[in-house]
Amino acid sequence: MLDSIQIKMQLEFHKYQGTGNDFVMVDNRSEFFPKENIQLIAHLCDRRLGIGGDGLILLENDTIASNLATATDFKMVYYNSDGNQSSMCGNGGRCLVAFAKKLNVIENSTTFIATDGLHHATIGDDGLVSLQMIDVEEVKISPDHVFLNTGSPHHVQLVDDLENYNIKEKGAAIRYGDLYGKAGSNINFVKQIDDTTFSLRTYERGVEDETLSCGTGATAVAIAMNVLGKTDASSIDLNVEGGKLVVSFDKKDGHFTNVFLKGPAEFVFKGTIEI
Ligand SMILES: N[C@@H](CCC[C@H](N)C(=O)O)C(=O)O
Repeated sequence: MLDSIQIKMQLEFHKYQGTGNDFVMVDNRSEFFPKENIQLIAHLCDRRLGIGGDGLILLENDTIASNLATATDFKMVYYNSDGNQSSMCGNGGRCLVAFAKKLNVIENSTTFIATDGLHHATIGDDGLVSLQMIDVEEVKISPDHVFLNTGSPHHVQLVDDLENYNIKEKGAAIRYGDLYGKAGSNINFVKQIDDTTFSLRTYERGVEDETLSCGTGATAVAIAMNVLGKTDASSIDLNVEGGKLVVSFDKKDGHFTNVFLKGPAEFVFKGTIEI
């Protein structure tokens, strides 16, 4: 007698990357994807056994907005490479906008919903995707670091020798240390280059390693450096391991609004995998 019969299916995916932060994208408008299967999502993100990615993103219909007056084009559902659903991913959001254009869901301008609320985004003639991030009202300053939430939680710390810094070891020690409890945080290490430019390297929660770029992290670094008085620019260049990002904002009474994260979001390949 058969205990169970496993029915396999072909999953069509697209792979995207934004400054080296890479994602498996799935068009889930027909809601076929088994979202509760954490092991499957982790497997798809595995670089040896699966497709490989820092995360997996589902593009879905925004069923709530379609019943209300709010006009959105789609919904973003983000999972880290450990298979768990998580908070906002800035680079992933930018890549999802490029994916939505490829699917003909949008043209060059969109409003979509993610876990932290509505996001507006545009695709420029140069192909760069500019994504509006949440407003930031609270920035906690400590003697050796800054903490803020830009859609995901971020610890920001200036270090002397960024190039040789052991990001995985030092990042994990802070992420799992006493500061952030069970929820943890993403950890960014930063070096100032000039008045308007900073380099950063990020240890990402849920990937549990350094990634080549983190969009909410770059956003957090730009705002943190302004708050610390390291720059008075409202458009800041960020060098990440996988390329360059620009973060701009308006600042009034210590509140940051009209926060935009801009950079490349590129299609890598597509395929099918049996699941
Ligand atoms: N890579 C992302 C951040 C993804 C979420 C993060 N790992 C978390 O769980 O907090 C980005 O580009 O913002």
